Amino acid sequence: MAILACTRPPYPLQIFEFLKPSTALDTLFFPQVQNELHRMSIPGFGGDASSTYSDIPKDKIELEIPGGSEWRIEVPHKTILKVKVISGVAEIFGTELPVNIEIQLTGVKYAIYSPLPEGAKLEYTTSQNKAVISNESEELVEYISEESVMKNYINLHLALEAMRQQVSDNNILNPTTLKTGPKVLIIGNATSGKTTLAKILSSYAIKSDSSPILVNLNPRDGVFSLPGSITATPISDSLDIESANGWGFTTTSGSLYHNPKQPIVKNYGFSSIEENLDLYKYQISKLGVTVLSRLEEDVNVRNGGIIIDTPPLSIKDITVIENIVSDFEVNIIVVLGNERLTIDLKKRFKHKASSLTVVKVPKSGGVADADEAFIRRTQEETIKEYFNGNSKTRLSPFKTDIDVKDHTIYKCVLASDFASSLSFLPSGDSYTVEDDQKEDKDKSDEELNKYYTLLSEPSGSNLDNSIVAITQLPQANESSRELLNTSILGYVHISKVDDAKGKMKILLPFPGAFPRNVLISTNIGFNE
Ligand SMILES: Nc1ncnc2c1ncn2[C@@H]1O[C@H](COP(=O)(O)OP(=O)(O)OP(=O)(O)O)[C@@H](O)[C@H]1O
Repeated sequence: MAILACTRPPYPLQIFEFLKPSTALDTLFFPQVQNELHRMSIPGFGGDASSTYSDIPKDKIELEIPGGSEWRIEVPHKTILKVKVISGVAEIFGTELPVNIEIQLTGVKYAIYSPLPEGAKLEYTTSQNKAVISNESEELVEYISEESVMKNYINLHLALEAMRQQVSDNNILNPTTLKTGPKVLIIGNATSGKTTLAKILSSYAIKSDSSPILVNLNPRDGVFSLPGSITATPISDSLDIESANGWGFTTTSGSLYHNPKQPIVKNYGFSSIEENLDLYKYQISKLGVTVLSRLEEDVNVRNGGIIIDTPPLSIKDITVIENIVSDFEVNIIVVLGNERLTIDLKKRFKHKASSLTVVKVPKSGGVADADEAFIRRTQEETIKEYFNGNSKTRLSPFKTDIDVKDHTIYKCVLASDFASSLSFLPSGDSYTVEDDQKEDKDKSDEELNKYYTLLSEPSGSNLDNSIVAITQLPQANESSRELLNTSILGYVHISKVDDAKGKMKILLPFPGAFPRNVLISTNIGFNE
């Protein structure tokens, strides 16, 4: 393995120009290296010429995407788009589509990009998605755009890959002074394409045999987990573009079509970071600690580095940005299409200029606005898929009744509900463990009150139709500090609490005995 890593062809030296903050990324273009990237084999797909789908409808439409262009599609949840590559190379945000195998997309806004000069031929059909009752007015929107910014993103990937290669070589030659791959933070306004860039960089990293950790700090999305969580997931094989939010399944779901991913999950409990910013920052710091120690453990992951997706952040959120930079030891900030923010960040991080590079990449003109209804619908589909799977991957969720009295249940606290004692409590970033154990206990009790409150009377009124996190913490061992620091085993859905019988009706993603661990009820509602 080690020798193989050393013999990978080095990328052109000019790529290291990228490391100079003044370099315009657009000037770095290495068509040959880019083309090689796209002529590699597709992980996760067979590419069998005999299609597994024989019932291709007659109303299929053929389409040719010229090389370097992208076919932009907005598929409402009420519509299923079936699309098949007939020839050429086509990819969705870095994940290559198999030739002659139909894929099925619904409720997505995607671009199918043709990276090679010869272009790609596709055929597609649309049909109604009967699994969804929808009042969406929009129909399928589709058009070909020649203004793809994928080349800029590929250049960014190549620059990161060159750094990984350097790190990998160093780690083989100097095992006593191990280095870590690039730790990239993606920042930008709302709908600037941050998540899309995270997907592109992750997918290309896999193609180049790298395994970065993908960190999702946008609790609205639920990446390899449910909305309300922030996660870190080592990415070692392709993403599942057909899944609800285009990421894929986890090991919680069992053996699957695509290799499932194993995320580290911290519960935040809300969709928006404003709802309890201190809890959010606290969980980021804890996730940072876990991720950095994960990098220490595994050489492949260490070489791969980190790719961090974020919620919309501006210079007003500089404390959050500074926290992320220090918690994850970020050394590259990529700003999406916002010159002012790039300059402001360069100024703010001037003192770190030798170890932190801020670069701007263009925002894609294809990034599509999503209204609240679309976002909520995508969250619902993500939750449904977590328990039930999708048309390709059926899961076997497990319904059972459990006694309310057997479980300790906390609830995430809304910052606005926690008024009086806010002023003297520490914020997540300034937290340090005190030597004095008593003081530490008092401090963690105070912090806990700020973040979670014990549900002294769990009932239908506070638990019906809610998503509840199962912590890794056994009930018997719970302490404020441990509860604050625990990760999440998985999520369950409580559909109904029978107050008279003291029973909760729950849905688990997998069959088995319900663990007697501490539960945390989130603010994420869901109606089966
Ligand atoms: N080139 C493109 N063509 C078509 N759709 C695109 C393109 N790039 C991104 N999108 C879509 O636009 C939507 C918004 O993009 P994305 O989620 O990456 O933005 P974001 O900055 O992460 O958003 P938010 O601020 O809401 O987290 C997504 O549905 C994404 O799939």
